[in-house]
Amino acid sequence: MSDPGSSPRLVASGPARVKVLLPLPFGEPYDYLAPGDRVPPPGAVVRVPLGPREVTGVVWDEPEGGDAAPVAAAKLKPVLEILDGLPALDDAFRRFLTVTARYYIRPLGDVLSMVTRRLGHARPPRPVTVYRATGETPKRMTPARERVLEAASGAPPMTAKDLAEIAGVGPSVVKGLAEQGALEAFERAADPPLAQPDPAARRPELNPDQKQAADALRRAVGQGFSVTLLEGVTGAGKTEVYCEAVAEALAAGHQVLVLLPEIALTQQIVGRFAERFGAAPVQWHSGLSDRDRRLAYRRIVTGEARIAVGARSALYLPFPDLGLIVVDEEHDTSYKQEDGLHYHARDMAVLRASILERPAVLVSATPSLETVKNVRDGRYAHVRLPQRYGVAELPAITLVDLREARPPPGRWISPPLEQAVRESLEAGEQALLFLNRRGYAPLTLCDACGFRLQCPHCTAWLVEHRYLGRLQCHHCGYETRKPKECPSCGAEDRLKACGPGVERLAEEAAALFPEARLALMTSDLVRGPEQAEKLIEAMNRGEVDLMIGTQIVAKGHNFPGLTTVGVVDADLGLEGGDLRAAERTHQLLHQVAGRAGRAEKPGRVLVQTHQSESPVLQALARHDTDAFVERELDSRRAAGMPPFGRLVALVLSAPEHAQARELAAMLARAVPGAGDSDIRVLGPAPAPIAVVRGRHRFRFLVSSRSGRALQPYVRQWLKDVKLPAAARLVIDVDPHSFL
Ligand SMILES: Nc1ncnc2c1ncn2[C@@H]1O[C@H](COP(=O)(O)OP(=O)(O)OP(=O)(O)O)[C@@H](O)[C@H]1O
Ligand SMILES: [Zn+2]
Repeated sequence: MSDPGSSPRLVASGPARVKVLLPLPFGEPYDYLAPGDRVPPPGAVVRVPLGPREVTGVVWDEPEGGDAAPVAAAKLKPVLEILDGLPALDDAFRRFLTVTARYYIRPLGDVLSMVTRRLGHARPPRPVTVYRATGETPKRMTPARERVLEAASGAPPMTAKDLAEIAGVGPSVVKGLAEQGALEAFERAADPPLAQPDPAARRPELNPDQKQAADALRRAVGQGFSVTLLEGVTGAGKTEVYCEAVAEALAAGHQVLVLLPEIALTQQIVGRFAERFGAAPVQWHSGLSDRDRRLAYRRIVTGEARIAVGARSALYLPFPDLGLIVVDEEHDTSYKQEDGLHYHARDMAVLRASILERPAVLVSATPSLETVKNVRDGRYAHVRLPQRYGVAELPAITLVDLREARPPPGRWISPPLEQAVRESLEAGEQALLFLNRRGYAPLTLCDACGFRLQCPHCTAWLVEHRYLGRLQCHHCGYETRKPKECPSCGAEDRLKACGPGVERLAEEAAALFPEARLALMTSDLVRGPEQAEKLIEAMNRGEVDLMIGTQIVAKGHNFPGLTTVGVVDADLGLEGGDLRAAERTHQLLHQVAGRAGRAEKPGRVLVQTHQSESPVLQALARHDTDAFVERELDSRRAAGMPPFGRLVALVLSAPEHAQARELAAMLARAVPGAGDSDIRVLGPAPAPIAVVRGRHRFRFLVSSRSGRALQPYVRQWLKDVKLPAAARLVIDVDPHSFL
């Protein structure tokens, strides 16, 4: 910036120019003229004209390298309004959005739109009028008036409606008393005040390992940017330990964000935080009502919320003073967003912390290989909790080879698993059967003609959900009733369920253990965190003997009475065969197994498989996470795959197959010569799920063995590519899905 005295811009008369970034797929801010005499600073939220429309945008910084050819001032339109009531986006937050856009190869305006669509939540609701008793008596007293005054005296101020309801009168009685001076009306903010957490409310006694870990995390708070991996076996007390870092950041007056992978987990964590800090944290997730979401938003952006617990999208909220970010279960795949902006919340949490110059803590029993590599490369600090807290021991894990211990035909519980569940039920303990497959059966086919029920819009089978009475596509959400006749040959009552889903497993378990009280926990049956919490509490109170569930029961829950865990099909995750199949399977099974034996009674885990020799399962059975990690790192290194190499996936789709194929070929012709052998482009190939929502899909995979950043290469490739409006190109940097 030049000295204002010599700045020709200020000498020139007329309004100043401002750059405004719009929440539209543009990469750069546009020029506008400042309104009247005020020049809104970068970060201010403004309304501007765009063609015939009005758009809310954000005043942005000068693009790096300056403007190539400034638009003539005469052509510029003025900013319509500066929206002072909405939260401004500070320098660090704007930088965070800028780097996010660059990393994920997305127009900056697209990234901004994730933020601007919520900005309106910041407007407080209209204040409400409330009444309190003044002590005066009205000129004329009636029984109704007496009742109202009785209700109002000694009580906190109330609305006319509430007062009238308590007193059992009409609201006009309240108004009449106010006119006579017996009640006093005043305005109160509609948002109820928020109870504040106390960092010292209930400090637990930490054991020596925990204390050491907590000290390390506490020290990191207040020392600028750092990333620490808190690794510890399931039940080691990782939550208790990272709460110490949370307390430290709170005591220093900062806000804290704790990211969780699954809303089913939030209620449990909210309860634990409420106990630890004497006040519940503010929650942010998709299960909130519109009203609660707006309230949470205001509390976060004003800084009133000191602790926020949230799903990945909480990361893109404009916290005014974030002092610490914790990513719990950092390995969890649900941190990767798979639509819109394909970002990874763990990676972006680290980015946000680095821009803020504040610490991040990543927490896991089975850290992702990306994080393990960062620890080994010395970029992240590492703190370990090697043992379960208290007397609890890690459960014994047995592999049940289904080639020997076969379940009866059409059944999925093998004799040894049946025996184990029976024993634990007879001992008055709880058991859990885990099958990571929603619905009744993954496939329905006609046993007269072999016809398979398929989604009309996707390359996918329809999954029967018997409780909902529906067949569902798990890719697009298409639903239909199960037909009575085969749509192909017309045969009646010949459509048969093939393979197990949890609902079918529950049917089998109910037949085997008729006395047991069963509960089924899956994301489609459990709607919202409150329902999940009800089930979890029922389990904790011992009202459930046998829990059956998908991965939502696997994570983080603490069921003290649970001693036996059965993994019904450990091979499921290994089938996918993508880059992370083994890693995901190991993490998930480790998590499920970790639910068993968390209190005094020892736990045991039976893992059913057709591949008992698989190294993943062998390592799991020995609780040897390190051995698994070593092996897996070696094979990734040898293959030049992440976390050593890098990948970017591109998915091109169009409504017509021929068009999609042609456009993919056109894209292939635009692939720049790499000039070296490190960067490779595979494809185009029809995607494994070739059609989704009626769109035909072709995939490219760009890779670099060396780990060099691929973004410049992809940007170069796509620079001059023009696609018709019907086509869509999704860029997925660091892809997790290869379907
Ligand atoms: N120092 C402590 N004092 C009292 N209770 C503790 C302490 N440490 C851990 N616990 C208890 O032990 C149980 C397991 O702790 P916690 O849930 O924090 O473990 P975790 O490592 O986060 O487990 P997971 O990885 O399975 O989620 C909890 O009930 C917790 O309250
Ligand atoms: Zn579908």
